[in-house]
Amino acid sequence: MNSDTTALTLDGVHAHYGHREVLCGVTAEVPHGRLTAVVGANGAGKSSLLNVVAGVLPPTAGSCTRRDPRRVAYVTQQSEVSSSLPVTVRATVTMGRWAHRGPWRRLSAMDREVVEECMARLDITSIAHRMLGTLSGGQRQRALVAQGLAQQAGLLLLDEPSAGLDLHARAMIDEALRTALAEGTTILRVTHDLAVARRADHCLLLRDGHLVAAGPPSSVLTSGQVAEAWGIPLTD
Ligand SMILES: Nc1ncnc2c1ncn2[C@@H]1O[C@H](COP(=O)(O)OP(=O)(O)OP(=O)(O)O)[C@@H](O)[C@H]1O
Repeated sequence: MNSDTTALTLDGVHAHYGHREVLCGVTAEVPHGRLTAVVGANGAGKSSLLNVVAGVLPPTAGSCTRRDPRRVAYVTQQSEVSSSLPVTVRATVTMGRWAHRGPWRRLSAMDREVVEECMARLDITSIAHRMLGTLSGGQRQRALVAQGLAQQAGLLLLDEPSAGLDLHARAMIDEALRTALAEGTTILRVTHDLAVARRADHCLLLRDGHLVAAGPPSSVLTSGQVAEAWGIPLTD
């Protein structure tokens, strides 16, 4: 991968929560304008990796360098906080425009257009007036993904965006992400769904804080590497 096509470089990244080391010398490149899937077992360090890229978790050693000066949007795993916020779906998606305009500023016609477009892409226009806390988990998750898209970021980080969603909602998210890719967004997506990972352009496989493989899904998600990463012995 040459530097023109690299959106992000991790170089020997170590990260800790207190004394616990959660990333152990991760060196990887993320291709520009492509979908990179981050996979691995529970606790492998996937969310920690996204936190480092988002700047939420500073590396204790090594570096994380972005080549794209455009902003980063981060859709974290659905939290209880989001469900208790007294805001409507439309207001939630509109918050995605704050990155451009600052909070509480008047929205431009273009801001409103982006908000409506992102809600349409996630099929949540009909629930735009509903309070976030009154929605099902899947509806709320779609609102949060729409908020991420509304930021029109150069780099979109998604932590298990389709966890717990039905087939229709999953397909909608995949389609919305395809559109964002076509518009030049680089996407880093944590997923437990190996079918999703196999459809990605690039794949990072983590185990116990170590990057054990990186590259096209066909070379990363081999039965041997999947068995090893999840600690499942091969039977054949
Ligand atoms: N805030 C925190 N404080 C302390 N330890 C943490 C914290 N967040 C995560 N960890 C620990 O860091 C390690 C990596 O966690 P991380 O959330 O990055 O894994 P993950 O691969 O995203 O897991 P999952 O698939 O379960 O979401 C785990 O051992 C976890 O217990």
